[in-house]
Amino acid sequence: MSVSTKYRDQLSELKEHQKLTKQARDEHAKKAASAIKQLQRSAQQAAQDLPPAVAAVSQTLDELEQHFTEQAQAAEQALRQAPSAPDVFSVDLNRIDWQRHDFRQELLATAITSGREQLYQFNDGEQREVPRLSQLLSVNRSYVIGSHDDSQAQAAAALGAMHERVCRLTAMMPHSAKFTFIDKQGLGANFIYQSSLPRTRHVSADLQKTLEEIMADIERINRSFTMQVQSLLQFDESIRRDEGFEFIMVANFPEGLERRNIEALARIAENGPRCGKYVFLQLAPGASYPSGVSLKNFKNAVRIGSDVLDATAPGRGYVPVTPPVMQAIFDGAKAVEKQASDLSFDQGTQFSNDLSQWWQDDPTRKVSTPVGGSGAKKNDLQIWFGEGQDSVCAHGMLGATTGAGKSNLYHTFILGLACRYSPQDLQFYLVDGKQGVEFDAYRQLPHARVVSLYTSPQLARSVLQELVDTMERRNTLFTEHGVASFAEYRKAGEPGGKMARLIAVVDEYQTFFEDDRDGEGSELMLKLVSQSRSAGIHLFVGSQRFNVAGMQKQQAIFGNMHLRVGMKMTAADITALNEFQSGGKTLLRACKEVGQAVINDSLGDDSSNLSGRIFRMQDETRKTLLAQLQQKWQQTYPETTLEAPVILNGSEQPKLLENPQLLHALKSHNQRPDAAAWQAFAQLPEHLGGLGATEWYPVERPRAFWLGKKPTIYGQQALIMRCRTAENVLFIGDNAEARVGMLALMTAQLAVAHAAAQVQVFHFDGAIEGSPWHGVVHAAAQGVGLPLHELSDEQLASTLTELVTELERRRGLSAAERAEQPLIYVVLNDIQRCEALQMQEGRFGDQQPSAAGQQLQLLLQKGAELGLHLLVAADTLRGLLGVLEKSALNHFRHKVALQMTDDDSFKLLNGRQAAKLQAAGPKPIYALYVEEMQNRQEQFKPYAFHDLADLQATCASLRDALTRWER
Ligand SMILES: Nc1ncnc2c1ncn2[C@@H]1O[C@H](COP(=O)(O)OP(=O)(O)OP(=O)(O)O)[C@@H](O)[C@H]1O
Repeated sequence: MSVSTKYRDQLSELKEHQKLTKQARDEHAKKAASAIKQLQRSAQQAAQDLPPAVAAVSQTLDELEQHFTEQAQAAEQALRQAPSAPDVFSVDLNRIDWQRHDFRQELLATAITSGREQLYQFNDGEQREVPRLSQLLSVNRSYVIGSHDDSQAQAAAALGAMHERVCRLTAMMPHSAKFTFIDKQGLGANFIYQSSLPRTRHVSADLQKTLEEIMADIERINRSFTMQVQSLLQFDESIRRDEGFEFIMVANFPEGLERRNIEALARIAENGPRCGKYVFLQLAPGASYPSGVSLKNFKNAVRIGSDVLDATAPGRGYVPVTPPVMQAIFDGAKAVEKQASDLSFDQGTQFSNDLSQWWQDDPTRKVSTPVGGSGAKKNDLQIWFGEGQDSVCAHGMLGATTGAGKSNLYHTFILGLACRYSPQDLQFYLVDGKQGVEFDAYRQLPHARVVSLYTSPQLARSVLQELVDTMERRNTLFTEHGVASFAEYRKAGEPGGKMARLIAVVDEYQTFFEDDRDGEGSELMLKLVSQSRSAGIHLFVGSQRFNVAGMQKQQAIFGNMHLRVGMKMTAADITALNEFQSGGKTLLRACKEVGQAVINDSLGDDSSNLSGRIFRMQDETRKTLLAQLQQKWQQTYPETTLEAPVILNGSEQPKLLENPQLLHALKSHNQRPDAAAWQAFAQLPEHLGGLGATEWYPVERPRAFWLGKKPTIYGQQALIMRCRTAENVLFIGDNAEARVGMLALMTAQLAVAHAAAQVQVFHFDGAIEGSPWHGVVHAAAQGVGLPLHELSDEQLASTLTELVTELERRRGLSAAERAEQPLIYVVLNDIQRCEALQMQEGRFGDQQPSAAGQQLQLLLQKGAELGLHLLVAADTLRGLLGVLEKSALNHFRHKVALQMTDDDSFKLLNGRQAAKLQAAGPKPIYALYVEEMQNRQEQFKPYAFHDLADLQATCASLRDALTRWER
């Protein structure tokens, strides 16, 4: 029972008691008087025979008198002890200490103090005054204060009563009372306090526009009613608060109003109360109406009459609120935070604490989860993908301005589904935009296949490409098994292996179309959205607005995005959008608070709009759910280790030990793979952890080295070396971290490619001693236990001569014998600093290679076919050309270029591509892999050297992994 009702009941009980006591006393007194008369008559007749009887009667009378007096005193006593009204009901708001009032409490104004009444006059003359309560929110009424016949003074009192009502409503409902002040004649002077109030509606200069907005709100609220819920008061509390009760206060009615304004106000007065909108008119004295309208238009109006307005009469009227008190009330209401009105996640997933109920839903036809509640129900806002009874929902999009609650919606959606479907039935690709790390937490989600953070445009497009590839692989599988779709494949018992529905959630999806002159992103998206539903693949993309810059073929793409979710957006964006019809747009305009959303699963058609509030996903809840999901996985599939998702991070350099291809090669072989095993690994597609290399002929003794990460989901930057002409590698560019990092890790990977006995490694380190780059290659080789012949500058020349001799020897061998020879690698770090190789002045003043330089060029030219390869690093082209002739560049089949000058890039690659690598900033470091013979150029993120400890740790792990092969 509300405080107001309880209080009212108490008062009426007391009044009733008082009335009964008085009645009983009067009645008894009357009876006694007539009894006395009769007795007297009888007594006279009976002369003096009966004096004892008279005495007895008079004693009884005394007793009765005493009894009634006691009763009356008890009643008075009780009245004096009757409770005084709660703050917001008290007649005089000025008497309340508003500093101490608890504004967090909401008291719905179903009853409100509308004046005062005298209840009782005590014997000692004291008068007890109590508030007069009248109904407000629960009745279909509008209110008229004052009269057109009033004097100016009375009109002022009426306005004062209106202000008092504003104060009282604010104090009663600080969170859900909203005001619209209309003061055409006074130009706002009658409501100077309106900016101090927490919630007011802006009144446009064109009043009609504002009134139409209110009517549109009424229409919208009416639409959210159901058979069970037919007034705002019956709404779920959290949603009702969002909506709020609106009081439209009109001063000096109808001065300054046009006929259409009055008609609109009358419609609001009549239809508003059910939807929480109430009209109060303060009547201007002696006003005249535009023709055709009058106060009679307000059919449900009740008058707040002259007795209430007579503020001064004791025992009657309202008490005007003084300006400081008004300010105190408004300040108090403004200061309290909007009370938590969230719908929590477990209102939609009631079983969220009972793990045994998780993963029970069947994804065959569709996947769906509640994400929030409309007014009438707590969990009827759903997001689903797949095929319904007579509709489909293939893909979805979300438009929301920053801070509207977009991330929260993603979390609610992802975890809602993750609780309902097992990771074997549903999996996610989670892609954050360029600046985003929202999905970072989902590294631990058993359902996550790919988590991509700080995603670059190129990487984002490659996610689309991967989804298209997956779709095509699925379609091929369906054909093999004679089924047409994901649903049929599942119904057939998944004959070709388990298959989950895939949902790609992409935040800031405009990334697909950035730097995309060829329109590849749009093509891929169109292909995916128009074909992937039957393969059980769905896309859910979000951005600040639905249509984003750079997108082509928008109409065709959006024609497949059945699901549209709109949250708070700018008015201009709402007006411009075509993804919702007019009803949907009206609902969107009402999404003014975080978490409010409109969901439509029929391409925006107005018949399918649902609006409400999204469940709030607290960080704590999210963490708990993720931990529980892991636990559930372990319980359900104790034998299967959880396959870690592919993590892509656009802002970091990749790590060798996170390379799934290398890990796959290491883990899937118990001993060093032979030529056939390497070939099988090489031919395995990248998405299955293989190299995806088509050309791999054992006769060429091919081997793979990884240099970094390609900007695709599964792609790793691999370099395949073979015993073929010019199979040498040049690392060139200014960035020493990347240059030496790749060179060192490539050296370390020699231990993966070859058993120690089958390889010889020579190393010259030109990096300045004492610099961080000196000794890095050495440390890497040592770390993996690879023997290294360290060469000083002086030793280099003689070693090169020996190697030339070795080549001569090998040339004399049969092909079969050659294949048995160990492979030789000569690793030259910072070659530009090698004294022995510096160009010398020729006879005609021209630059000629030194004797050692000539040997080197010979090895570059002839070595690779015979199993001798050079891995060379130089900081600039100019430095390199100080030790080698330009023509020698042709002997590097593999070039890895880092950021360099325009000039160097042109000379090396005939284009500016290597000069633009770091155009967007120094981090992350990019490199360009150039494969001359196949004319391939690929940009990638190279492994980089951070510090020695990090490198040693990497090499130690690699060595550990390799010991399994050597046993
Ligand atoms: N449905 C909701 N109910 C209550 N509070 C919410 C709801 N959704 C979000 N919030 C709160 O609003 C704030 C912003 O939410 P969120 O981060 O989801 O917004 P966003 O639109 O993703 O913002 P941005 O674009 O800046 O990342 C958070 O503090 C969040 O807790």
